[in-house]
Amino acid sequence: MEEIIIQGGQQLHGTVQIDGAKNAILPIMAAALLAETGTTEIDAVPILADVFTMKSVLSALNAEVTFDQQRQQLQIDASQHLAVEAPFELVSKMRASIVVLGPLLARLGHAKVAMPGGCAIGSRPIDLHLKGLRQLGAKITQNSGYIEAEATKLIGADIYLDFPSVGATENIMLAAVLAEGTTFIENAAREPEIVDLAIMLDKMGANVSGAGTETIKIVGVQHLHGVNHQVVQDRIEAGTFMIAAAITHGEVLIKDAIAAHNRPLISKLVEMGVTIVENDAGVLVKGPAELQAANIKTMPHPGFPTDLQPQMTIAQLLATGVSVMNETVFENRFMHMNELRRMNADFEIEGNTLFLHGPAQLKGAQVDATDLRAAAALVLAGLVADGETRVTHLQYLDRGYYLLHQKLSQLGANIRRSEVFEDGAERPVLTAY
Ligand SMILES: CC(=O)N[C@H]1[C@@H](OP(=O)(O)OP(=O)(O)OC[C@H]2O[C@@H](n3ccc(=O)[nH]c3=O)[C@H](O)[C@@H]2O)O[C@H](CO)[C@@H](O)[C@@H]1O
Ligand SMILES: C=C(OP(=O)(O)O)C(=O)O
Repeated sequence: MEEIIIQGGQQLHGTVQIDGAKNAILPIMAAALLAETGTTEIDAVPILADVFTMKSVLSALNAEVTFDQQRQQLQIDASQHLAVEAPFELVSKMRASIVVLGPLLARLGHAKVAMPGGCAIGSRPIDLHLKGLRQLGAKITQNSGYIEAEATKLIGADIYLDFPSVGATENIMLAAVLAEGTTFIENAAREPEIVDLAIMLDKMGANVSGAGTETIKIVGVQHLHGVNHQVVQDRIEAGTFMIAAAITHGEVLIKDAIAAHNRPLISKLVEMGVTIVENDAGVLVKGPAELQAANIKTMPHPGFPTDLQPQMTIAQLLATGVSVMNETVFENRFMHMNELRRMNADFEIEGNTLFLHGPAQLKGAQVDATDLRAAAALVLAGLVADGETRVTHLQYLDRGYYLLHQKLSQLGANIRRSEVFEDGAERPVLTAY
């Protein structure tokens, strides 16, 4: 079994380089299916399990995909005849594969995609994706675990989302770019990854405006072509390192970090006593001698991101006083807390609200990751705990962080990733793939 093993207590110092965003590359790979001519070349591709899963989904759909890991570059040629069906074995591995529904429907007039299951952090229905595609004229049926969408022609529509769902906004954008006429998505998601997708689509020949605001306008075009695109930096990975610097009393430059993408996190860290310097090189984070308690509520962007909630609870646990964390986006995203209790954390959960009593003196323990950001939170806890922490179930971590342990080690953490055998012997793991 692979484990990340940490001896807590080291301050982090230095500069860290952040990879391209997982939540941007996945819809961008789906967008490449829309290019009837040319090859799509994507740079700054993060080397993540989810990228390999999406690569398999695109290959199953007959696109030609090559991934040069050395150069972190993907080449996708979708000019040939595509298949309509994204199989269950792949879709069930990763919810985000549902975003191939929109482009397949737009390109082929027919798509069959396995229904993504619920997952640990919440039930995650896709009703808003389907409602939007229906409004564009698709006939949608659900049979034997598959969603089938058909349309002889998609027609632009005014679509209001009950909630600014990231995936629904993306799926609708990816279908509406080839629809006849104009589509407005109101109460659209405003995340930076939506903006990155719109930039990519416009380069492909689409006409998308308003991404990053609550109304996105899409004027349909007849044809899209392959382009070159560089994926935006991962604000969640950047934020994870900002928290790591803050809790270890460290001083870390998050190279080229886009402060505007992490405004809600930066503002909370400042409230907790962290010094933040924004300059041309990126964002410099200096942890204080003592963190102060702060109350946080997760919200769709530009609110505090749910994907930084588990990591931020570590800073709250270490802060002096009682901090509150209110999770409003997913209904089951406090699973890391049970593991933290074994590390001496003091807290209560009431519904979707967490009360954290600090400052905690965390103690090293063996802890199991339950999902991607829980894994990151447990690694952060290990950095500040007394003694040794061992984090297992690293397949979750590999969905969203490439070589987190190596980056932390370069900043001075005492951390390693090893395959640990039954007799306790260890073999170092240098790369995840
Ligand atoms: C690959 C990717 O980009 N993943 C991100 C994306 O997920 P994802 O796109 O799945 O997240 P959504 O914004 O769609 O979901 C947010 C909330 O809306 C609900 N909902 C969503 C769609 C729908 O049709 N009906 C519905 O009720 C969900 O159950 C959830 O409670 O945004 C989330 C919220 O910022 C992030 O945590 C994920 O990291
Ligand atoms: C919840 C997340 O991702 P996904 O939507 O891919 O499960 C995440 O990145 O924290």
